[in-house]
Amino acid sequence: MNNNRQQRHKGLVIALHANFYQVRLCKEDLNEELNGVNELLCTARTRLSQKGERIYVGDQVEIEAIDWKEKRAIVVAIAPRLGILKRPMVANCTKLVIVISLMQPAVDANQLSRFLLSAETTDLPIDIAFSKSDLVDFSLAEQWQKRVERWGYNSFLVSSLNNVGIEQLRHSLDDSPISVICGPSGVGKTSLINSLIPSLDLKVGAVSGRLQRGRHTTRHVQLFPIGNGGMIADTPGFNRPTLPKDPRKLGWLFPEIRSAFIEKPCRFRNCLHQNELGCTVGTNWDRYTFYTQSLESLLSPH
Ligand SMILES: Nc1nc2c(ncn2[C@@H]2O[C@H](COP(=O)(O)OP(=O)(O)OP(=O)(O)O)[C@@H](O)[C@H]2O)c(=O)[nH]1
Ligand SMILES: [Zn+2]
Repeated sequence: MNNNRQQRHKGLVIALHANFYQVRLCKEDLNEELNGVNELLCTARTRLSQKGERIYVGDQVEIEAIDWKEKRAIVVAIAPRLGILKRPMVANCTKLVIVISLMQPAVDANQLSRFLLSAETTDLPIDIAFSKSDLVDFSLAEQWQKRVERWGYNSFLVSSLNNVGIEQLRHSLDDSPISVICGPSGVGKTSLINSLIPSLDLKVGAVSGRLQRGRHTTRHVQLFPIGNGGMIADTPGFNRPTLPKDPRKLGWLFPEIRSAFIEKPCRFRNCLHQNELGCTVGTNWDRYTFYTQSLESLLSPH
């Protein structure tokens, strides 16, 4: 038996496969002589499963009983979480990047806003990546950047085809241990992840033989290292916005309203910013109509 077997190691759950957890060993642990093994397929210790403790992608875990040869181990503890993203289920997420294509399909301001609202309910920092920048004039791309800046968002112009803006996007994720990419279907999320991680196919290929799982055949969440110490999640879904039930909370999901309100609060605490007396948010802002429509859908749900 390998004498490393009883040692505890720390790792990050990067994917779930039926009853197995794919765990990537922590960087410090990787410095040890581990025969080049950096990922293990783990089961959960019975006591953990009995207590009903679920393990999510993004969880920091401790593992024991490591079999380096078979690349197997047992998860014995889960570190306290910063939080859990619901759709997709990712623990300890630190940033959301919403990908929206400038063309094919063209940007739809309301669709983008629905994604932003959904993202805002998580309380995480949000950036926008305008993809397929190779398909439009720079001036149009720039207009969109300026527009969302007025909404309160930082954005990037990227093209996976021409490898434009990829390094800037990567750099923006430097301080985020776990970033989640989301956005509508077909905007180029997968292409973007491939651009961020040129070696991805190689790495994924290495595990897929063992797990009988190809990158494009799975719709489960998986975390990939993006070369700055951080991880990025490729996510399915996240298409329908989750609005708060309380209409009075809707305003907090709009940075424009937040900043107006913080500068000078409306006269009434329960102001819905619909031109009421003493409202400091006003009606003269780009997403006012979108805000009003979202509010109406909350006030009179079907
Ligand atoms: N011109 C251009 N096309 C792109 C770019 N990125 C992706 N595409 C194309 O857009 C289409 C969709 O790309 P994907 O990367 O599969 O998009 P996705 O967002 O992952 O799509 P789903 O998996 O359906 O969610 C493909 O035909 C890509 O070749 C880009 O930067 N420029
Ligand atoms: Zn108001």
